[in-house]
Amino acid sequence: MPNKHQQESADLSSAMLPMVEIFETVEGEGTRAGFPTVFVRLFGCNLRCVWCDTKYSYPPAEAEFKMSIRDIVQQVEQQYKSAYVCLTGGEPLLYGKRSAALLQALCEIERIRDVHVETNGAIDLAPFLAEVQSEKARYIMDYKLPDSGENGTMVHHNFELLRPQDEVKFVIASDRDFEAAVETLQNYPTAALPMFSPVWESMPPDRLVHKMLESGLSGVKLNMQLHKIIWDPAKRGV
Ligand SMILES: Nc1nc2[nH]cc(C(=O)O)c2c(=O)[nH]1
Ligand code: SF4
Ligand SMILES: [Mg+2]
Repeated sequence: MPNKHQQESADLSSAMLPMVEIFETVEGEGTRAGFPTVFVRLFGCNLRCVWCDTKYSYPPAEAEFKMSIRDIVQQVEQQYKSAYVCLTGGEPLLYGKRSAALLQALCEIERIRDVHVETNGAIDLAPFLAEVQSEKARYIMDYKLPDSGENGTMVHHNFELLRPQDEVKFVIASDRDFEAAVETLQNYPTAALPMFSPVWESMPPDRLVHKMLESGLSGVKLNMQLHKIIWDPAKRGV
């Protein structure tokens, strides 16, 4: 007998999701940077960050195509070899039970070791942590700082829900952002690994490293976007 969660996921397997792209490359960010990874990029986002690098993933751009959960899983399973999946967007958790069912189904692929979700900090993670029953599912939560223009949308109770296998990413554009990131970590303790990423145009990486060392942030990891070093930063599908 399938359990309740498997039954629910099975029921949603023909549900459709708006898509941007599915591709395979190396993960450019976070603790799994460098591992061959299949990227599943859903269309749609509830935020509009000033420095967003995936503006093609929400209106006025349109979804490139629609796909059922079953077909997404089949493509990841049959067309690629990577053991890692990055579920991204846009905001991949925008679709509630459909997003949870997709995450659960990707985790159930035998070859897959890890499915990490790039979520934007404006989605309550509690229902996903409750519904998705797999050790393979991990959350990489962005915390949007003031220069993103979206700081007011952050769901702060996510910090206490995140686990040691999860990550919190702060994209830092300015000294003001840096100070806000340090303050946020002090105010909202979390078991997740904190990571600081520089916005290339306004926070040169060496300046960010200097500030991290100066502030004694020994538990924070510098997070550089490998794919923007390897390929043209504007290139898609890498
Ligand atoms: N190589 C590569 N690594 C990534 N990590 C997170 C990405 C994203 O767009 O969410 C991304 C991406 O677009 N490409
Ligand atoms: S949350 Fe991500 S996809 Fe959405 S606007 Fe911000 S950077 Fe872009
Ligand atoms: Mg990207």
